[in-house]
Amino acid sequence: MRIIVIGKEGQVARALAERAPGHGATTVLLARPLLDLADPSGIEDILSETGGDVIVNAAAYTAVDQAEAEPELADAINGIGAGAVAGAAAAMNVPMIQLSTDYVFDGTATRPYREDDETHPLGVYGRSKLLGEEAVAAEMANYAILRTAWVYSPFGKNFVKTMLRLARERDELGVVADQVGAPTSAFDIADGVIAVARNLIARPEDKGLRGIFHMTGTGSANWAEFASEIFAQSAQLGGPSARVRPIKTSDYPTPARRPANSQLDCTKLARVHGIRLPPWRASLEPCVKRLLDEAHAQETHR
Ligand SMILES: NC(=O)C1=CN([C@@H]2O[C@H](COP(=O)(O)OP(=O)(O)OC[C@H]3O[C@@H](n4cnc5c(N)ncnc54)[C@H](OP(=O)(O)O)[C@@H]3O)[C@@H](O)[C@H]2O)C=CC1
Ligand SMILES: Cc1cn([C@H]2C[C@H](O)[C@@H](COP(=O)(O)OP(=O)(O)O[C@H]3O[C@@H](C)C(=O)[C@@H](O)[C@H]3O)O2)c(=O)[nH]c1=O
Ligand SMILES: [Mg+2]
Repeated sequence: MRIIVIGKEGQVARALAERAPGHGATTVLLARPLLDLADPSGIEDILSETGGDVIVNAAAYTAVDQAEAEPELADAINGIGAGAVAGAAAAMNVPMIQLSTDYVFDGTATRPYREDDETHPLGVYGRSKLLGEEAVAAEMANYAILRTAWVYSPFGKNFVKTMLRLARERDELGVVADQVGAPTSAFDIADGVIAVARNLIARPEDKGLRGIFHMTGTGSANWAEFASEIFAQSAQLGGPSARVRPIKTSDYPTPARRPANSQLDCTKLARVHGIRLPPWRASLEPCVKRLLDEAHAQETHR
């Protein structure tokens, strides 16, 4: 299986590149300036020249707060750009996997969100990702939209890296405790994406495998609990840690509003695709270890 990945340096793109060989798959990573989602004109040519069995769009405008000041750019990349990729996939007659987010919901539900629950994004980023879902579905039917959440990895920018960095500078951190979700390893997403891709390719006529699916780590936590677990694991390995002071969202003002309940019900993915991601704490461990090893190697190198 040859997987065309849009994105190169992003968390999920890099995890896909690392994981694919172990699944007997190869990846071709396409990124700016060659492929720019904000400039859809050349996308179809580049994708069809590249050629592959499936297209995974792992690129997006993901700066949640910054998006509030750049709504047109977020919509262009996450909405129109995703639709252009789907148009190319349709022309190439290959399936497309689109990553989406818990932030399409407003977080007022009193249970984990299911795929057909009503969407209502609170901010520009979530709205632009919802536009992307709609744009993909408008182009063709041969897609899986995988909504995930709270992604972390040794790569790029994410909450785990932020917490470890701040712990080197401070003894105590205030972290919001009234937003609950499921931390999700980019490596687990990569494994899930590859398994979904295999299913789509193996059963081209199976409509049940297509559509929207929720895919997050198993279990749940609020951000303060997530931070505490990061520090517990880091301390265990001799890395930095800090005391976590649970605070309210109102004590941590940000440009974008975030859902209070980000939990996604992942039973459809398990039932239909036979995929269930590991418990989030188990997947966090190798990530924390790798980050500490990398930091240590850098210090030794200096
Ligand atoms: N991070 C998270 O917590 C979550 C992410 N998701 C979704 O998962 C997917 C992957 O996220 P993640 O790996 O964390 O993302 P990252 O922010 O780590 O990476 C995003 C990638 O998109 C690329 N990109 C941005 N703009 C463009 C553009 N105009 N044209 C081409 N490429 C572009 C960036 O390239 P460059 O390196 O050049 O900037 C970057 O490599 C996204 O769809 C995201 O919305 C869903 C839920 C949670
Ligand atoms: C750094 C920091 C953050 N926070 C809060 C702010 C926020 O509510 C929460 C997480 O902060 P972040 O900026 O990492 O979160 P954010 O960028 O909103 O993460 C989101 O990214 C997009 C791409 C998604 O799709 C979502 O699933 C989600 O992962 O923690 C604190 O309370 N204290 C702190 O010291
Ligand atoms: Mg962020």
